[in-house]
Amino acid sequence: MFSNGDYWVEQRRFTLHTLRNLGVSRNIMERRILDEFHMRFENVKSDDAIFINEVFELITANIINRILFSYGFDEKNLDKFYSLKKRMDYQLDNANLLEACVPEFAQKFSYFKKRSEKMMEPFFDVKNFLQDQIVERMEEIKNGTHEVGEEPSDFVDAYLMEIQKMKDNHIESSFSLEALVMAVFDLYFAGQETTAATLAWAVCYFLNHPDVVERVRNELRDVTGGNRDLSQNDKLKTPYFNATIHEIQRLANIVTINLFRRAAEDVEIGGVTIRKGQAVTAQIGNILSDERYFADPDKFNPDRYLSDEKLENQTIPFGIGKRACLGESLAKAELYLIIGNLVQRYKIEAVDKTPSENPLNASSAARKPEKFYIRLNEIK
Ligand code: HEM
Repeated sequence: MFSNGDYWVEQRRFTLHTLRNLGVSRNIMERRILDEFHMRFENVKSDDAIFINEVFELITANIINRILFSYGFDEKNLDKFYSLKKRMDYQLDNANLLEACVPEFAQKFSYFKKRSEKMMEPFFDVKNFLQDQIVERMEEIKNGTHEVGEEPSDFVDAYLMEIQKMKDNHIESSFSLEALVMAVFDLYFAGQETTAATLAWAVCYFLNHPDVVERVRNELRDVTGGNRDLSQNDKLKTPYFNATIHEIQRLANIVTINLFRRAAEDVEIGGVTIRKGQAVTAQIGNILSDERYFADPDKFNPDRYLSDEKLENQTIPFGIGKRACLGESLAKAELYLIIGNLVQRYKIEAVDKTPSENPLNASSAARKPEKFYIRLNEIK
C-alpha cells in the first residue's frame, strides 16, 4: 500500500497473479464466501440479537485469512483475533488528515512524535502476529509437517516458492521474507475493515429504507425462486440490486483519505503545479458526492443508477488506474453474495433503535457506521 517504483510493480504483479491462481474471481472464491456466510447465519434464531458489525468483521477476516494462511479464526484463536482487531480499530479511528499534513520539521516536536509512535504501535502488533505465522509455516515446511505441492494452497506458500525460485535461478528481485510480511500485512489490513464496514453500511441503509429492501428482495427471489443461493452468475438479471450496491458504496464512502502518491515528475493539474517528489492524493469522497453528477448527493437513492447509465463509471470507491484497489474483484464478490443472500433469505429488524445514517467519526481514516444489533427472521 505504501511502496512505490520497481518494488511496487513487481510485488503488485505477483500478488494479482497469485490471487487469480488461488481462485479469486472464480467459482472457488464464490464457494468460500458462501460457506463463510452460511457458517455465521445458518443457526441464528429469530430472537437472537446479532452484533452485526462484529459478524461482518469475522466473515471478511476469515475469507482473507484463508487466502493467506488456509485457516479461519475459530474458538481457539478468536480472542487473539479480537484483540488485534481492537488495535487496528484504534489506528483507523484515530488516523486522520493531520497525520499526513504535519511538515517534516514539526514531526520532531514531542506531541507529534508521541502521537505518531502511538499510532504505529498497532501496525507492529499486527505485523508481528503475521510474521510469527510465516516463520511457523517455514519451520513446518522444514520439518516436513507442511508440504508445498506444485499448486500452492495459499498466498504464503506461493510467495515462499517464489523466493526459492529466484534464489535457485540467481535472479535479483524484490522477493524476500520482509517483503512477504508486508504483502501479507497489506492484504490482511486492507482486505478486512473496508469490506466489513461496507457490509455494515448496507444493513444500516436497509434498516432506514425498507422500501429499497423490499424491491431488492423481490428482484432476487424472482431470480433464485427463493430456494437456492444467489450467485454472481445472476448479476445480469439483478439490475436494481446492482444499482443498490453502487449506491451503498457511493454513500458509505469509506475511504475518506485516499492513499498518498509521490509525483514522479513536475506536473500541472487544473492550474496547480505539483513538483516532483511532492505527495498527492485524490479525495474520492468529493467525487462520490459531486452534485454535478449525483443530484441530491446525501440521499440514498439506488434509482439514480437506473436512470443514468454513465453514473456507474463515475462511482469509484476502489480508486481508478494503475494503483486502484488490488482486492476489488474479491470485495465485489463479497458484497454481492453476502448482502444479496442475507436479504433474499431473511427479514432484517433493528434491535432497540434504527442505526443512524451518519458515520461514527466523520474525520477518521475509515468512515464507519455506528455499532448496532439486528434480528433475522428466515423467510420460509
Ligand atoms: C469495499 C471494499 C474495499 C474498498 C472500498 C477498497 C478501496 C481501496 C482504495 C480506495 C484503494 C486506494 C486506491 C488508490 O490509491 O487509487 C485501495 C487500495 C488497496 N486495496 Fe482495497 N478496498 C476494498 C477491499 C479490499 C480487499 C478485499 C483487499 C484485499 C484482498 C484490498 C486490498 C488493497 C490493496 C493491497 C491496496 C493497495 C494497492 C496498491 O497500492 O497497489 N482492498 N483499496
